[in-house]
Amino acid sequence: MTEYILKTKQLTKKFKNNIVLNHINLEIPKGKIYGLLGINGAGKSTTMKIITGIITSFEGEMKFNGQPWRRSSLNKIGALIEYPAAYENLTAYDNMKIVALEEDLPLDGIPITLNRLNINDTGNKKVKNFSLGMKQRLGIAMAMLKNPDFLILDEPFNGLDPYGIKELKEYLKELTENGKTVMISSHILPELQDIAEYIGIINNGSLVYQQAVTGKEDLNQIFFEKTQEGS
Ligand SMILES: Nc1ncnc2c1ncn2[C@@H]1O[C@H](COP(=O)(O)OP(=O)(O)OP(=O)(O)O)[C@@H](O)[C@H]1O
Repeated sequence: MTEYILKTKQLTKKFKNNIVLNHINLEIPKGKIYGLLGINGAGKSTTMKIITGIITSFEGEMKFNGQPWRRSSLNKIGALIEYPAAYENLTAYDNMKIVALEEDLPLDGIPITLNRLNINDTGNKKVKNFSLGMKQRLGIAMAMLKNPDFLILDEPFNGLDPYGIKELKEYLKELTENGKTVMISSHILPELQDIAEYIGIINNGSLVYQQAVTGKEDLNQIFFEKTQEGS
């Protein structure tokens, strides 16, 4: 039987009278990479902000690991939403140290995590002098420091060169091989096609598709069909 790390039931979000998420039932299986696809403005970031407790007012239910979602669920959820929230005037290490102190984590995890994300050699360089790709990798390192069970990444390939994309994909696959679950959003299908084991497509705030990827389906065609219907 499939176990789910996260399930939402009728998740709905309105900003004033604008319905941005419309009765969404997400089902994210444990130990897999789940790709959330949708065109700009479809509702991907809003969904992720609700799961990560950034947006607290919404309708519907959310279960994490089979239990109602609570703030304490965030101890097991790491996230990088929109922009990496690193201090620009500090080094990678010092940014990681702030996360470690805030979350009461041992400091010896810092070099290991920086090393794993390939940003261990930035020394005294301040984040303001990092490339976008380096900032992105630091943001993921900050999210991974607490060794979460569930990693949520909003558009994680932004700013990465082809080597960075390949490395990140390998890293995410390795995480799931070690039992972690990863949710990634993107508006670019090819970014997800070769790594996502499940795909959810969100269109105009509705979840219009949610399936395991078998490799036989034409995801490109499905994406266009599902995002044109009713848009
Ligand atoms: N704080 C807010 N107040 C009002 N409307 C908002 C707010 N945040 C998001 N929206 C609206 O909600 C809709 C969904 O936005 P969201 O950022 O979730 O989309 P997205 O799929 O992540 O898009 P993108 O790929 O461009 O990041 C958009 O119409 C957006 O304008």
